[in-house]
Amino acid sequence: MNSSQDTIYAQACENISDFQFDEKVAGVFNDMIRRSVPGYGQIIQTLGELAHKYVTPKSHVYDLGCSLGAATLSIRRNIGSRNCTIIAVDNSQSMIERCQENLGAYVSDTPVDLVCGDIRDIKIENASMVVLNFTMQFLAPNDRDALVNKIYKGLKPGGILVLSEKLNFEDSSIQGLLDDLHLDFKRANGYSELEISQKRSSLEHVMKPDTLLQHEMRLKTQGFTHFNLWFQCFNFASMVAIK
Ligand SMILES: C[S@@+](CC[C@H](N)C(=O)[O-])C[C@H]1O[C@@H](n2cnc3c(N)ncnc32)[C@H](O)[C@@H]1O
Ligand SMILES: O=C(O)C(=O)C[C@]1(C(=O)O)C=C[C@@H](O)C=C1
Repeated sequence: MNSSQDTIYAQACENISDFQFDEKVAGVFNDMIRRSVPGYGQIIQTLGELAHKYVTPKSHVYDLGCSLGAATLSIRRNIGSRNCTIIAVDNSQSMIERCQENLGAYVSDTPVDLVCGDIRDIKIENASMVVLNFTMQFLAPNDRDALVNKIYKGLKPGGILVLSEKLNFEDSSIQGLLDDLHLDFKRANGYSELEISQKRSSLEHVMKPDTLLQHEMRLKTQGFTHFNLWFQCFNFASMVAIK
């Protein structure tokens, strides 16, 4: 997947506007997410492995907040000949256009319905796998229970939800430590102090992480009986919940 280098926050800006998944971000997103989220590549690869294990014949797979299609591509590579459909949804037109190009670069017998729309509005049915890879943190906190409820109802018995998120921590010492380690990860990937602080300001009102306990409580309240973390690096994690 080609992408230009992310230099969006490299120049000092007087008024930092709220982060948006617009044309500028879509054009550098592959580079941005790999340099910002520790373990992103590992998570994308594992989504393919989970798909191989959990996706059942003639079922639907949902990639909610699909961006450029990295998760969809990984899943599609691993579920050949099962007569499934992947429904990939994003409400950013710029992401959807690039996603379409990325999907078109590979041959596959699994169709992808690419939907430009809000994940709160789409129907979920006959699903054996649902992926929310760093998307729920951008949804208004009050809308999260209803989304998980809809996913639970749309999953077949034995179906899997994979939920990857940045986490918050109740313990301020742990929050500080894991935040620092994340900032060091960004520095090691070439982001300057200016880029780091300007991006942090732009995300402040837009990205609202929950704690691990909040996620666990929400998933269990909405019906999931099996829940665990399968991956964590610093303050980024990926969880699984099975119906
Ligand atoms: C951090 S990115 C997801 C990365 C992607 N899942 C991946 O694995 O590469 C979050 C995406 O969710 C989308 N998004 C945020 N809120 C949304 C909503 N309510 N409905 C649909 N898409 C949404 C954004 O446009 C953005 O592309
Ligand atoms: O916390 C950060 O600095 C991030 O950049 C995180 C994060 C994410 O978790 O989705 C935020 C926005 C971009 O989508 C890429 C990464």
